[in-house]
Amino acid sequence: MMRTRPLKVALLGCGVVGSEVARIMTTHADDLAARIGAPVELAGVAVRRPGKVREGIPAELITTDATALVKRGDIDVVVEVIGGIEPARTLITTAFAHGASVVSANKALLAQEGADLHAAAEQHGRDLYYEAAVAGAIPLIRPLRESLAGDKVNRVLGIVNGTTNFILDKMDSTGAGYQEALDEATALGYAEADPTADVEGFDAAAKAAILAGIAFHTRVRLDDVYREGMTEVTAADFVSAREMGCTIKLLAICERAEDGGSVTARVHPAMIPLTHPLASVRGAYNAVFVESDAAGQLMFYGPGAGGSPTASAVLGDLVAVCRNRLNGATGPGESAYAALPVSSMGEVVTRYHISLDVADKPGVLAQVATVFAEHGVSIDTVRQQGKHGEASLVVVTHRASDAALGGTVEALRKLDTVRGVASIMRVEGE
Ligand SMILES: NC(=O)C1=CN([C@@H]2O[C@H](COP(=O)(O)OP(=O)(O)OC[C@H]3O[C@@H](n4cnc5c(N)ncnc54)[C@H](OP(=O)(O)O)[C@@H]3O)[C@@H](O)[C@H]2O)C=CC1
Ligand SMILES: N[C@@H](CC=O)C(=O)O
Repeated sequence: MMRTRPLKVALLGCGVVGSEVARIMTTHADDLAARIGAPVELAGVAVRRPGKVREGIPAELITTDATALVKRGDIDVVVEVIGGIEPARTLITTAFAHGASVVSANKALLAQEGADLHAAAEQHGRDLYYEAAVAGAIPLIRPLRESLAGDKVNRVLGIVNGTTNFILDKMDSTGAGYQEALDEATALGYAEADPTADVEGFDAAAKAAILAGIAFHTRVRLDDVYREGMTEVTAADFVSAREMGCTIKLLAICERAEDGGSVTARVHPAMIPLTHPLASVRGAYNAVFVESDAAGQLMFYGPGAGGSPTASAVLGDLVAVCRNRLNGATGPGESAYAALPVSSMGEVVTRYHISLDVADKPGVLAQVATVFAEHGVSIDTVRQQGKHGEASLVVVTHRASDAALGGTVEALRKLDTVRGVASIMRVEGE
């Protein structure tokens, strides 16, 4: 039976995502009410600039006092789509203390403060849901937390940042310059308020921390995630990748060690074979591979950024949280019981594509090969191209640890025949 008293929702932020949340809440009001079992009412919208025209939102709902809104005491659900650490963190904890559950899309905050926020939600008997925080519209948090709760996840490998996938795809397929592609991604609403978070890999690292924590039932913080951005990827890297039958993607990779005793989480650009399904993920789309003991390989694919796709995930959480409230229940909280240590990047084992600028003279190849051998890094292929006394040497290794590769590169730099290390790229997904 439908309850007549509406559930009250406070919307914090009305930008790219928030404006779409408000639009769908209004246009799908009847469907949402039917699915929840009670009408949902937008009770207030907190923004920074009250004078800005916000289509479809009654002016009397707009406020710049987000704190007063979450403290009202009659709010059932707070939807936080402001972003950043503060004031979002304080607003969320204040919301719990005043009886509201929270839906958030804020990966930066969840990666840094997730444990404390979960604890605050639990203390007040309220929900904290954040499906939209990882991979936009793609259902990923709930499948990992609930559908795969009886399985053992060993690896999560994915493209989780729409902006950088959009840029890399443009660079690869149209030869567009980096800045031109970034400007387009920003205009389309994919990029963070500060796009450095996207291109330097912080956004993907935050998502990797959240995914690893949920997938492995442990606690992984942003600082635990090894991170390299994609600003150094050049047109020449794409040429090298093509020669290998690969393309380049910014990947988030979370792995459980073979003995199960530790985990790693990392974000960096990587070459990936054109035959791998992740290679054909275009534009701002995201895709995530999950490998588990019983299910085997699962792939999740869809729009990873943008107002409307992200709002879809926020609305899904809103429905779930409202249903919980009507039932007097809460959904699953944090399940970080495993307390697995997070190993350093040095222990990660993968293949490498290394491009060296060398002197074009006899014996260079042997000298370089000796350095690899001395550091226990086995070479798969070597290709040398040279003219006028200068040459480039491309070495592709078999699987080696990051620590061993680091030592190799340090020793290579000391050779007087090696003029420079043009690029080092990991090769994944084989
Ligand atoms: N854009 C995307 O594709 C995705 C975004 N997200 C996440 O969603 C969240 C929101 O992103 P997005 O909508 O793109 O961001 P925007 O920058 O477009 O919107 C932010 C909103 O928050 C408001 N705001 C900022 N500071 C305050 C404050 N102190 N008090 C009240 N309101 C404030 C802004 O007000 P005003 O309008 O007045 O400036 C604006 O309405 C972020 O956490 C982001 O990481 C997650 C997945 C995808
Ligand atoms: N800036 C992010 C938005 C979604 O999380 C991205 O580009 O993926």
